[in-house]
Amino acid sequence: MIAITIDKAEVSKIYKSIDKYTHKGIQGHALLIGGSYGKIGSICLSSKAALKTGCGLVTAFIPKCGYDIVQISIPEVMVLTDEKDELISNINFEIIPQAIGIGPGIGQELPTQKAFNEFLKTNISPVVIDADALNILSLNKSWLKLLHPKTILTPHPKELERLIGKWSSDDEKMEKVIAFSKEYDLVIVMKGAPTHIIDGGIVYQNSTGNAALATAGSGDVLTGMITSLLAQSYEPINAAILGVYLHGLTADIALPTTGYQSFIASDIIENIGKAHLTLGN
Ligand SMILES: NC(=O)C1=CN([C@@H]2O[C@H](COP(=O)(O)OP(=O)(O)OC[C@H]3O[C@@H](n4cnc5c(N)ncnc54)[C@H](OP(=O)(O)O)[C@@H]3O)[C@@H](O)[C@H]2O)[C@@H](O)CC1
Ligand SMILES: Nc1ncnc2c1ncn2[C@@H]1O[C@H](COP(=O)(O)OP(=O)(O)O)[C@@H](O)[C@H]1O
Ligand SMILES: [Mg+2]
Repeated sequence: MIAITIDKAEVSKIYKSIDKYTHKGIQGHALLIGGSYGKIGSICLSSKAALKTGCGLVTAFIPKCGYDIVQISIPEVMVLTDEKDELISNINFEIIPQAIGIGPGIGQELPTQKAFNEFLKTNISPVVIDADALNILSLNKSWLKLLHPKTILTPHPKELERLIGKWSSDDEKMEKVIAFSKEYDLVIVMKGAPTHIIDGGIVYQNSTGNAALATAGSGDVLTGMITSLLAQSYEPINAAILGVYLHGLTADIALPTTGYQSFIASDIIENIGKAHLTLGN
C-alpha cells in the first residue's frame, strides 16, 4: 500500500489555473441528479457548490416538487424535472454533461431504484455516486458491475458499512475498502475525520477540514464540488483529491469567524472562492 498526504504541495501538482480565453462551454457542464419531497435542499447545495467550484454550466435533475425551489434559490442553475412530483422515477435528459453527480436526497423508493438501474445501464459520462444512490447500490450489489472504471463513490461511515459490511478495526476497514476499490476499479472517497481516498493500492489522507463540517448537507456540497472538477476535465482521482482538499479548507478558513457551532453547509459554499485563491487564480 502506498500512502500519500493530500496537502498544498500535493494539490498544487494537479491544480489547473483558469485560461484567460476560456468560456462557459469549455469550463464543463455538470449534471446533479437527486432530491425528493423534503430533501430538495440537498440538490440545491450540490448544484450551487458545483457552480462555485468552477464549471461553466450546471443542470439539476429533480422531481417536479423541487422546480420552484431550485429556480428561485439558485437562478444560475438550469432545471430538468422528472415526470413524478415527489421522487425520481425516470432519469431522462438530452443534454450531454461532462460529469454527473447522483444521489443526494434521492431516497430509496422502488421507482427510484429502477430509474437508477436504467441510468447505470445507459450512462456514458463520468460519475460521482453519493448518499441514497450508494444505499441503493448496497441493496442491489450486482449493480456494482455496471459502474464504469474510476467511478467515484463518496460514502460516510454508515454508507460504507452498508456497501462492504462491518469491520472490527481501522486496519480491517482499510483492507476491505482497498479490496473493494480493486475489485470494481473504483475511486472511494471514504469520508470521515480525516477523509481518505482509496484508488486501488494507493491511499490518500486529507490534511484539511475540522469538526465544523459535522453538519447537515456538508457531504452534499462535497458531491457538487467533485462533480464540478470532473466536469472540468480533472481525472477522477484528481477531482476527488482536489475536491476533498478544497472542501476541508473552506472549514479551516471559516472557523475563526463562524466557530464550530454556527458553521453550516452554505458556509462551505461561501468559502470555496477563498480556498481556490490559496492555490492560484
Ligand atoms: N437538506 C437536505 O435536503 C439534506 C438531505 N440529506 C439527505 O438525506 C439522506 C439521508 O442521509 P443521511 O446521511 O442523513 O442518512 P444515513 O445514510 O442513514 O446516515 C446517517 C447515519 O450514518 C451514521 N453516520 C453518518 N456520518 C457518520 C460519521 N461521520 N461517523 C459515524 N457515523 C456516521 C450515523 O449512524 P449512527 O452513528 O447513528 O448509527 C447516522 O445516524 C441522503 O439522501 C442525504 O443526501 C442529508 O444530506 C442532510 C441534508
Ligand atoms: N469531525 C469531522 N471532521 C472533519 N470532517 C468532518 C467531520 N464530520 C464530518 N466531516 C465531513 O463532512 C462531510 C459529511 O458528509 P455526509 O455525512 O455525507 O453529510 P450530509 O449527508 O449531511 O451531506 C464529509 O465530507 C466528512 O468528511
Ligand atoms: Mg451524505
